[in-house]
Amino acid sequence: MDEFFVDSVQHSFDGRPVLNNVYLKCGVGEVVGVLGRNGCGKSTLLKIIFGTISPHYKHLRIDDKIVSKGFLTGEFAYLSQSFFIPHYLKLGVVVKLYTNKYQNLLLKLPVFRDNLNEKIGSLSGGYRRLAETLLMIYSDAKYVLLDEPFSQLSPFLIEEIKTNINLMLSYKGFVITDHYYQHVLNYASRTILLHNGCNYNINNLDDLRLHGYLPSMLH
Ligand SMILES: Nc1ncnc2c1ncn2[C@@H]1O[C@H](COP(=O)(O)OP(=O)(O)OP(=O)(O)O)[C@@H](O)[C@H]1O
Repeated sequence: MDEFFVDSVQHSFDGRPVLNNVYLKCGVGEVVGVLGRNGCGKSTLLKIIFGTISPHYKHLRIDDKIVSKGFLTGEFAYLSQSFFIPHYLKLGVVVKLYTNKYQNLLLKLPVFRDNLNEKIGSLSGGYRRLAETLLMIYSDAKYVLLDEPFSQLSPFLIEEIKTNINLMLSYKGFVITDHYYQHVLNYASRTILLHNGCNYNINNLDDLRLHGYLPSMLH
């Protein structure tokens, strides 16, 4: 079965509960959206799946195998909220470091094709974010966890990210957190909301109002 799931996720920081019995599933061909107010634990959940936070409890299965940390399997890529590739590396070098199987596809995209000799730090903030996101989308990983891939990006670049995810969707599953809730809701195959440490299935804006993510007067 080409999917991963994590359930019974429980985690506290300094005795303060953040996640309490959270469940998330994502299969190849799916984009799963994760919404939630600031500080509700979206990044924590992605880091727990990836393996850089060890929670108090979780049960993680990838393709029917129980695993302790996602990154140890080589099947996960994780885009953090902040820039993570050293600014002095040239795009031509970065492509070789982060991609293999899908490298040729990535090299056809203008931000890489036209800037191979440029340092990634010389790109504008939005294009640097786009480049890092595309590197995760075209990595070898089967499951790609994207923490706020749309923030800082103009509508044109947001569409470029969606287009490239669509191109890889038959090979991969994607989990996306973002505060651009309309983009997430309209684009994801399924969306969950993290609230009070638990997860709720979300189908429309009314569900987001019901669980207090949206003020009741906002459309
Ligand atoms: N290393 C840490 N030590 C202590 N508390 C932490 C740590 N990391 C996160 N937290 C706390 O855990 C809670 C969840 O943080 P997290 O970054 O997962 O939220 P988020 O939903 O991703 O928020 P945002 O939408 O603002 O990015 C917050 O209250 C945060 O302050």
